[in-house]
Amino acid sequence: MSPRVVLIGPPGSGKSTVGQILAERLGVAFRDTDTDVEAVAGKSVGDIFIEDGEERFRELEAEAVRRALAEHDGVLSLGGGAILSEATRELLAGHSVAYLEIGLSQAVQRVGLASARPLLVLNPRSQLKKLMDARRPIYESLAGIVVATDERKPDEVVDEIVKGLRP
Ligand SMILES: Nc1ncnc2c1ncn2[C@@H]1O[C@H](COP(=O)(O)OP(=O)(O)OP(=O)(O)O)[C@@H](O)[C@H]1O
Ligand SMILES: O=C(O)C1=C[C@@H](O)[C@@H](O)[C@H](O)C1
Ligand SMILES: [Mg+2]
Repeated sequence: MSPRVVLIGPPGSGKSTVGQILAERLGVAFRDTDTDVEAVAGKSVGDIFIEDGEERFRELEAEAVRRALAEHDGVLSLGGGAILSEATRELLAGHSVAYLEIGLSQAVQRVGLASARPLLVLNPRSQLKKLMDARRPIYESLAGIVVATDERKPDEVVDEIVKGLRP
């Protein structure tokens, strides 16, 4: 069993929003590894970062991704930083992966300046820029489909992903 498509990209690129619409369009289930991690830990991503630290979150995340890649056959959205794990990158090699691209100014607008995202609490714009610059080559190296999302509504992003999917 393998997901129909795995969505990757930085915070605000629309993995969760687009993923749900895409799953409906394809008539398959939607799954989000941030939600899976929260279910296992019994607390929010923000609380895991505060109480247990980012390293523990990344361990839980890598395990959630491994499980979802093996169990889920619908649309799977990963947390923005899931691709930082080497084990996850290796696992993704055999999957249909779509990278949702976004520019810095749109990303800042979408995540909001008072962000609930734990990595972006202090100075979201500069944190996002650093994170996006460091991860861009990784997202690109893993993706079979790349979709620019800046000038597109979620529905239009879904159209582009569907065009790129193997029949
Ligand atoms: N193509 C789009 N156009 C306009 N707004 C969008 C688009 N995609 C997502 N959004 C909005 O941007 C915000 C962030 O989207 P979303 O939560 O789906 O991002 P994400 O990639 O899942 O982020 P994270 O990595 O933090 O989980 C939401 O308010 C969503 O409605
Ligand atoms: O980009 C990231 O590193 C993150 C993105 C979110 O999806 C969450 O997984 C968490 O806030 C970390
Ligand atoms: Mg999300």
